[in-house]
Amino acid sequence: MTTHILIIGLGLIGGSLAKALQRNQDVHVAGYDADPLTARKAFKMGIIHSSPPSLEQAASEADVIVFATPVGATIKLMEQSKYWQLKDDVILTDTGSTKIQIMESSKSLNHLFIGGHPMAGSHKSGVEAAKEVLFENAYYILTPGNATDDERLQFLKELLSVTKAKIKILPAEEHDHMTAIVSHFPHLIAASLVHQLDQEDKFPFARQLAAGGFRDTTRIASANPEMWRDITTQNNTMIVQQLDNWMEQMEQLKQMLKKNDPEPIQQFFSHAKTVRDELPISGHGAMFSVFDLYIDVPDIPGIISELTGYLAEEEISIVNLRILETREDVFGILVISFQTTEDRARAQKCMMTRTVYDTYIS
Ligand SMILES: NC(=O)C1=CN([C@@H]2O[C@H](COP(=O)(O)OP(=O)(O)OC[C@H]3O[C@@H](n4cnc5c(N)ncnc54)[C@H](O)[C@@H]3O)[C@@H](O)[C@H]2O)C=CC1
Ligand SMILES: O=C(O)C(=O)Cc1ccc(O)cc1
Repeated sequence: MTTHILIIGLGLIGGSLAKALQRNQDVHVAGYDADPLTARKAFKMGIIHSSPPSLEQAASEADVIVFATPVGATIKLMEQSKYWQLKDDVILTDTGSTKIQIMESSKSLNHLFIGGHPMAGSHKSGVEAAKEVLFENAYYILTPGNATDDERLQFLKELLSVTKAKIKILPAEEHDHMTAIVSHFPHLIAASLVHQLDQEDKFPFARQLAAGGFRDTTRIASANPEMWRDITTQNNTMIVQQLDNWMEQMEQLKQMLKKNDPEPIQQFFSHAKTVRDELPISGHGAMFSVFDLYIDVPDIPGIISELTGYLAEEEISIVNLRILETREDVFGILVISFQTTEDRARAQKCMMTRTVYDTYIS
């Protein structure tokens, strides 16, 4: 029997999920977006099987409804859904980055709601950025709350298993506490660093110097501001707690820096390095599914097209490509990003066999 899935919100996450869910046998994935152009584009790109004109009508035919909208819009849509004529055994779920307020809202619904959060994404948004493999190896958190329908929870887990994400059940409070630390608060810090650069008016050339480390640390500041406004207002209490901890830590750091004793300063960096180096990498809680390969390349015309040409010949897809301008000698570092570790391993092998350049994985 065909499972009818309706995805509401066809941006980065809704689009990626729609595409991945099509891997299931016997599913029909319908997609709806407040922006009709987005829905049309998703249909043309093959991300959804159909683009129904009426949300209510599509909802009434669905076995599973996924809210993949910014979390503020999700709460409003959940409210509206009370007035839709839904199937009795429909499963409602979402993809939002916050869970406490969403689970609170779900209490007034007449149908089963299982919270969800695929913890992979990027600073990009919109249907154009959607990709089928986005969730591979990432954690996909489910927060069933008080919903005790094991059969339908199991059904949803099986449906989502085609994303190749690692599904984990958590209480909403734990989810919001941990995401405040590893995702929401770091986002505010990234944005603050960019503000700090923006306020520099003595030497405006500083922007030109903002390469490497600054770009890496602040990449997420390029994400969708409306999405992050909603996340920040919903997980406000946990984020403010993190800010309190941070300010306390910064005060200690300031005292240490004022003393300017090299030993504790080195220890400060050393401890951070140890913890950072021991963080689980891809396949163990990766937040973003891109895998970088570093290649030492000489500064000769045509080198990039030569190397990407080899990858194209071996049908290895590239997600991104950049040059680190950190060296002043005749070599530079070309960084090519791939969607999966398998693609990166193939690319490394390709470079090793077809070129003389050294490759690294950091
Ligand atoms: N961007 C990321 O890296 C991640 C985002 N999330 C969460 O997933 C959700 C979606 O995020 P993205 O896909 O990145 O956003 P996005 O901005 O790429 O897409 C959101 C889509 O929802 C549509 N939309 C907005 N309000 C709507 C409404 N009332 N009815 C129907 N469609 C509506 C927009 O037109 C847009 O196409 C958010 O709740 C976000 O917190 C979760 C994991 C990662
Ligand atoms: O781009 C990045 O690094 C992210 O952190 C993506 C992201 C954004 C929001 C989430 O709820 C989960 C992941």
